[in-house]
Amino acid sequence: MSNILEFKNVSVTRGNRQILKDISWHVKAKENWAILGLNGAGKTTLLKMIHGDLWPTTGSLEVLGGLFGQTNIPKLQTKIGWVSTALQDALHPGDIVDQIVLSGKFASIGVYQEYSDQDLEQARNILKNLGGEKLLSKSYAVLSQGERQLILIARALMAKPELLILDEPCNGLDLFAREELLKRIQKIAKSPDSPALLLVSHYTEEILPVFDHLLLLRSGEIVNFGQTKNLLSEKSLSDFYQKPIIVQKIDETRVSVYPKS
Ligand SMILES: Nc1ncnc2c1ncn2[C@@H]1O[C@H](COP(=O)(O)OP(=O)(O)OP(=O)(O)O)[C@@H](O)[C@H]1O
Repeated sequence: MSNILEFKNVSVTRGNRQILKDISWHVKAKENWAILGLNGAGKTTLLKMIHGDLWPTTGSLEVLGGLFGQTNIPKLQTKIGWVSTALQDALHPGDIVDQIVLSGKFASIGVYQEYSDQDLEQARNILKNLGGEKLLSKSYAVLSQGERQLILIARALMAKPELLILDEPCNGLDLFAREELLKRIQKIAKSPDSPALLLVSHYTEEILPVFDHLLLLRSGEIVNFGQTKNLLSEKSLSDFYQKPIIVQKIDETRVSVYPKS
């Protein structure tokens, strides 16, 4: 099987500014990656490129075996799920949860296409498997932020993606809602038919053990990548942030990090 992602010397330039610089990185099947980077590091630009919304200015990029320039981008996009709070704003608040999950099958906002009872059943089952049974039949407008994120994940899974991008999925969640959502994400990752997961976050606490690989992005450049357990150290993170960092263990695998005062 080909790699999930294959970046070879990819750069993106806007005006006279290089937003991404000489990115060479690959993601193999069965790997789940987290990406850390300060504001403006180029994470969103990287994700947009993976989703085919933006093309490399130079270099070559292969996503799910499709080489940019040769592959059909709309078809590729059907294989990629993208969960972000930005998508929440695009949804119709009055829509019923079941329909929102179902709309993932058609990658549409709202359901205008014909669908079968089986499709609807599948949408409901996905949400149930994620622990969202009590949300069925509710209006999206009444849901909490954490519940909304869960619906977006269920919606993304409806299209059976091969790659699921989680773009700051815990944004705006309280402490407990965040743990709840992380548990669901962990469950997805552990299921045998899980898509490859790509998580963007500002917080190391959100990097669950299933995110076995980590990419450190600074000012459009890769500073380091590799196994998460090797990179979440004070030395590696202080080098990355270019400031002294304290790493505090939460448990065997998760850590919190703070700037040393
Ligand atoms: N179309 C564009 N034209 C010019 N500059 C751009 C364009 N798109 C992004 N940038 C700049 O590129 C840099 C990287 O932006 P990007 O949104 O990818 O960062 P990010 O890591 O996602 O940041 P954040 O964590 O704040 O969301 C920023 O400085 C941004 O202003």
